[in-house]
Amino acid sequence: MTSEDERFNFNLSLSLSRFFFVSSLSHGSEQAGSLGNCDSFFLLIFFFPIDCGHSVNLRFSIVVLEFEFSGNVSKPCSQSENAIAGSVSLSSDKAVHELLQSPVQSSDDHLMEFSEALRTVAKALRQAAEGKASAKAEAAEWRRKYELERERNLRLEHKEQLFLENQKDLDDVRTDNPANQPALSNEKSERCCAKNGICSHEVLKDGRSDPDSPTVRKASFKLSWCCKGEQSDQYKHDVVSFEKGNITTAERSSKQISLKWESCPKTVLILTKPNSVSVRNLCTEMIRWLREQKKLDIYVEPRVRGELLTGSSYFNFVESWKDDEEISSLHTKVDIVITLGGDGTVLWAASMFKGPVPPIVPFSLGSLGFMTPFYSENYKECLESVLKGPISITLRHRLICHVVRAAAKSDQETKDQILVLNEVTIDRGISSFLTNLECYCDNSFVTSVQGDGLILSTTSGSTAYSLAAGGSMVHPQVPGILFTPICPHSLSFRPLILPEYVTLRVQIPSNTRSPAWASFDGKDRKKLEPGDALVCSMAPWPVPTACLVDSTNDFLRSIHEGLHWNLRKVQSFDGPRDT
Ligand SMILES: NC(=O)c1ccc[n+]([C@@H]2O[C@H](COP(=O)([O-])OP(=O)(O)OC[C@H]3O[C@@H](n4cnc5c(N)ncnc54)[C@H](O)[C@@H]3O)[C@@H](O)[C@H]2O)c1
Ligand SMILES: Nc1ncnc2c1ncn2[C@@H]1O[C@H](COP(=O)(O)OP(=O)(O)OP(=O)(O)O)[C@@H](O)[C@H]1O
Repeated sequence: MTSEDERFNFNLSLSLSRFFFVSSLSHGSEQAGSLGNCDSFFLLIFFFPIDCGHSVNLRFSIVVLEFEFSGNVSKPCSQSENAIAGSVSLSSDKAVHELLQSPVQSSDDHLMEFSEALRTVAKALRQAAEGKASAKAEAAEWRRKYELERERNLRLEHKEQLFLENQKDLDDVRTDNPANQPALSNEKSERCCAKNGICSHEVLKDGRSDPDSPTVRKASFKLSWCCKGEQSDQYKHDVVSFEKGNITTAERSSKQISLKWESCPKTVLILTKPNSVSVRNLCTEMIRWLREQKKLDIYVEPRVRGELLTGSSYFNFVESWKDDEEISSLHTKVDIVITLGGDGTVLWAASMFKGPVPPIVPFSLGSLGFMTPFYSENYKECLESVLKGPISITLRHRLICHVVRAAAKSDQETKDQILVLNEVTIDRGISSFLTNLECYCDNSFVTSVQGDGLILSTTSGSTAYSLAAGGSMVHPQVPGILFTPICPHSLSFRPLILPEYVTLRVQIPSNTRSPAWASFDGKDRKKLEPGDALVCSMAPWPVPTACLVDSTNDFLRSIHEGLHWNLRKVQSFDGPRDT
């Protein structure tokens, strides 16, 4: 060691920081034994609070003592990030000597180990800080969106109120048949959806149209929740309330929903099962009656319009559409959809609406008819009462499904979304191998399905394919998603019912033996290759179907009459008895 080497200047830096990151422990050791190659070293002291305080920001502190050697090798001392550094200079040779006695070189291994541990701590701290920052940014973004949405709704509400007032005056002048006029409340407050019930512009507003211009042609209606004849104009989004520290059930979610017209329905869309003579005849008769007696505008499918015009030019007034774009705006024109067929025709009707769906009145001209409570024989009385209102409706939830291809970087990358009223099925298709499907619920692993496949069903679909695969029958007004395996090769795989707010992901493992197939309400089969996934959650647009009596009565009648549920001969009374 030269005399120059001995002229060390020590900077003793004291760094105090709650969150600081030591990226590397600077400790020159290329030439062991030569202090001249040692730039600096750290001494770290961890302070842990003994008791975890009730505070998110009291964690632990680290004190760093940083020793810098500045002799013939003079390099700047690296500053720790966020460090509050105080420097103490030690210039005496004695002090230098004493410090040099510390086993700097011999503790290389320990320091390396210590440095590794510190890196891990630093990484964890960095991740925590980054996570917090991104959560803050996300919260700010949501707040901004909420404010925008609230402002927009307030504006819309104001316009709608003005519009409804004008509309009432117009309706009063225009109405030529007062018997058909639904009871309109004089109360101004009843016209405002923000106060009581949900108004149709909230349910059926067109996302693409200008929110500031209310849809002029649509009849407006209001939904209210009632129970056993008792009518309540109150509706609650929250089933549970939390006031003054007490949790209470605020509203029963499964109350019967009632639809009351606020202005007369003017436009009807009629959808029919193809290739049926009885359906075609009924459709022709119904169109005449609706036009002549009810003065309604009528839409049908292009196929049906062609058939009608082939029969008679009288049906020239019947309207239709040319392309998908016109179909996508149908919900802004149509007040009621009438279906003539079986459950398949209701599914067909629902599939035409990729967003909000107008109320559907389903007439039974099929064999089973779970969702078709109206009898075609007395269609006039049924339609009279529907057009007059109020009517009980079942809000049937739908599932929104996305196929996420293996190549997609995120779930959002896939634009195509498919809405199902019954179910989405992922099965083995024509393959003779077992399907292997990895299922996740809100990113938690649920299970691996090894069998013929899996059905993700709505509660409306619970009486369809899911029932056949052993799933429970569920009242259609219950919000939930049924998770029903198809022929699982396991003794213990029972079906599940999950809450409506979850997102399910069915992943085809990349090492699977064969692809899987997804089908949507029994249609649109799509191949799922290894690595692809199907993501599914509750859709924001339910399908409102008119009830003959009410949701519960119609449901019980359909499982009794349609499936002969629990039909058994009653046991005779003559025989052994308990005494
Ligand atoms: N093994 C099965 O039970 C099985 C197999 C395939 C498809 N399906 C069902 O068929 C549906 C498609 O119906 P479709 O009419 O287009 O095809 P389809 O003509 O093959 O009819 C299938 C049967 O399912 C009945 N059905 C449909 N929806 C129902 C519901 N919600 N509740 C009770 N029964 C219902 C129909 O009335 C019909 O009898 C699919 O969504 C699926 O649920 C069932
Ligand atoms: N308007 C339509 N256009 C094209 N296909 C339709 C239409 N309506 C119904 N379908 C299809 O026709 C098929 C049969 O319809 P639907 O279920 O209504 O009659 P069904 O089989 O006689 O009745 P059920 O299912 O009660 O026995 C279904 O697959 C359905 O998707």
